[in-house]
Amino acid sequence: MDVTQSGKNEANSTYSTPIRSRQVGISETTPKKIKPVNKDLSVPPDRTPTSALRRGILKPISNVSSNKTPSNVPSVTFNESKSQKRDHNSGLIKAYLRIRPINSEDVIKPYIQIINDTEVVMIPPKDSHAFKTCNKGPEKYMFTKVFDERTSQKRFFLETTLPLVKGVLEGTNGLVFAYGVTNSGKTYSIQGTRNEEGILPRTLDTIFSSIKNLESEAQNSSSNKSNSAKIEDSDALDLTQKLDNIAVDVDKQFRYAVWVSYVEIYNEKIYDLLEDPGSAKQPESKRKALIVKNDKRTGNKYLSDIKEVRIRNVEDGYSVLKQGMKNRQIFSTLANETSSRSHCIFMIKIIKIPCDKDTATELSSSFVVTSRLSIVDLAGSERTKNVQTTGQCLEILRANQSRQKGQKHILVPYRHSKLTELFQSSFADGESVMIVNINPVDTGFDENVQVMKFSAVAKDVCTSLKNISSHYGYRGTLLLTPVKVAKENKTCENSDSRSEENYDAFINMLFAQIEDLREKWISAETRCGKLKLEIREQVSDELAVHMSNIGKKYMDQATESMERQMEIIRRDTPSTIHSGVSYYRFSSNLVDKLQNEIVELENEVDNMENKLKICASLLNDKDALIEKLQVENKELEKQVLYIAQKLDYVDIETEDDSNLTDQELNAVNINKPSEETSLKGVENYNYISPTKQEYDDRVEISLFEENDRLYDIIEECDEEVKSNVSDLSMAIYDTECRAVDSQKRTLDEINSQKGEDPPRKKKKLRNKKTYFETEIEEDLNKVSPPKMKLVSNRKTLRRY
Ligand SMILES: Nc1ncnc2c1ncn2[C@@H]1O[C@H](COP(=O)(O)OP(=O)(O)OP(=O)(O)O)[C@@H](O)[C@H]1O
Repeated sequence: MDVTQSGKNEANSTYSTPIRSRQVGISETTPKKIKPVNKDLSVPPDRTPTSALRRGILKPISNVSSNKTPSNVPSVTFNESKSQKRDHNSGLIKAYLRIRPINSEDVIKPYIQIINDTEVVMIPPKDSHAFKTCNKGPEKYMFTKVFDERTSQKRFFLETTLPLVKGVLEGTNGLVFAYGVTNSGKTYSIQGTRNEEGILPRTLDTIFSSIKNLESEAQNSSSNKSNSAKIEDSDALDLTQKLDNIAVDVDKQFRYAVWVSYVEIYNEKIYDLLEDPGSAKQPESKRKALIVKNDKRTGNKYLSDIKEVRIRNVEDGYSVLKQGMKNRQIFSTLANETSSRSHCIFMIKIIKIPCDKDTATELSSSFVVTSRLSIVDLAGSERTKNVQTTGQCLEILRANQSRQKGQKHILVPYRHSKLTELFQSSFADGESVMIVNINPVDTGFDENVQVMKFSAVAKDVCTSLKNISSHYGYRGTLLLTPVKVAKENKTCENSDSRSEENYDAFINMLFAQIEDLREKWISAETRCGKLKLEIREQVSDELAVHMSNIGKKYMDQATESMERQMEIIRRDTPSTIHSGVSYYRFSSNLVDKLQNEIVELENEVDNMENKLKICASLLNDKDALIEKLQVENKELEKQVLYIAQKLDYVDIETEDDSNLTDQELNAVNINKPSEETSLKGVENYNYISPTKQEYDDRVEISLFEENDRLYDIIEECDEEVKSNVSDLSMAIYDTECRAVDSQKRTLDEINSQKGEDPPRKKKKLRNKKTYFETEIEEDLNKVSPPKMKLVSNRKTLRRY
């Protein structure tokens, strides 16, 4: 089956809609035929959206007929301008909507419904933002073509990308980008799965099938020698057996070389995915971003230092893809980034080298033609705002294309994002295809609405379909001879330079606006901050005043209540000391003082007791001595009496016993020797009898001597006891006086300090005083008996 060329097959399409006829640039181009090598590429009739509707997979809304635009549904379309109609060289950016199949477990009703092969209706669910805020009804969106969930990968490739592949082999730049929210099927459409290959492997397959036997023999037909990367092909898939080997007609006057490169745009930086991640693994080494440069000769953009790989078959290409994906994973892990937030761009560069008609040898000295097909898997649209910039660019492009004669050309802000900057030439002059992926039951209705609005804009943007050999702008690939380039660009030189000036002015104006807005924003932020600070200070001041008022109020109340209480205490207990605190301190001091005094007194009492003990023992000794002396005295007396009786000349006057106590009398009688005993004793004496006078004298002398001796002893003891007792009495007296004085002083002190004692305290002190007095009295009593005994002894002794 013949397949029509890019954007030019719609005239023969099975589906016709009222809007289709307005798509200038699609229907007016001459159809060309592309031959599949060995497969039938006819579209199965049961895979049309209308058939899907018939089967009830996607239901139309009640008031919408399957192939008619409902009158009450607002549609997002743009009027076709005269200039669009006239411009035979321009085409629209084709926007293909692909609806993902519904998972069997999904029970939610799809919010997108197909009307016909170019129109869908979005019905906002009740929980969506659109429904809640605007209470919007269904909205209609138009696309170049709508592919339902049953569309096969093969059919999708043939109807969307094959024309671009044909174009790139002819020398036209092409751009395919998949756009949609996360999980909508972008990667599925671009890469596909192992058994359901997507656009990319199929593109490679078509290219190699088409240039079979026409491959360039040149070892390195790219000028970018230093950056050609080598890819290991151990992981290569055997795709040739599975893929369809679709081939398109190519110019056999050329030899072809295919180079690929693979980059990602993350956070507005372009990174080479074929760069060896080994160096980036070192923590100190940073991943190097590629720089977008401007080729002054052509005005196109190119990526400086990008790595390109010459591939010779699909497997090579697939290996590069796999290698790049692997590196992307490594880089994102190293940088802790989410790989699905980056745009992945796989670029296929075709270099056409003319060859000699007769010899079929490559004419490398002649000009070569370079073209590029870029296949972009955009990050989830809800994850990056850069896609919005693409939207802006497309909108301005559309506005420019629909401008009336004499109207000013608005400059497109391509430089706003790396994505639009890089594909500036594709948007403006190349052929672009947008694949819009939609998950019809995904919860993100609002995000999907944005996708639809954006893609509806994109669809209406016309791009120039003129052949733009070497226009893509990769410096290393520009192999056109200067003469040819000059020739090619001559016609548009003047307008280009004017447009470049306008463009720069516009960019400068935009930058100035950004700067101005940033300044305004900063000043607004500063003012806001200042205001916040002022308000905060004001509030905190007010709060402080309020708090202090409250505090004062409570303090006053507390003081008042305390004073009242104090007054009550003062009134009820007038004798209480004025200040409870000082009274407490005073009492504590007093108690301490008294306790110290008690300890002192106890020590003194102990001393006295010791002294008394010594005195008592002395007195005991003295009593014993006296008793002994008395006994001896009596014995001597008896002996004297006895001797006198014996001698018979001694008239001894017996002592009158009337003054003697009974005890003393007994002692005398007991000790008086009996007559018998006395005589017996005398008989045994060898005795020289003295004269009576001698005897008397001798007795008297001995008695007196003895008496004197005893008297001396007694006197001595008496003196000693006297002195001890006197000492003791003095000590007791002193102690007593000191104790009384101390108590007196204490009481005086109490009286002087607090005026009148509280009765209880007074009583306590009085008790204490009484206790001391009693103790002293007892001590004194203990001392008294020896005193008395001493007196009696002395009396007894004096009698001698
Ligand atoms: N047309 C389809 N037919 C069958 N399966 C599909 C289709 N589209 C998507 N899928 C499946 O849906 C899942 C999500 O698709 P995919 O990974 O391509 O989404 P994505 O938009 O690329 O997501 P992300 O933005 O996260 O990369 C995958 O399992 C994929 O195989």
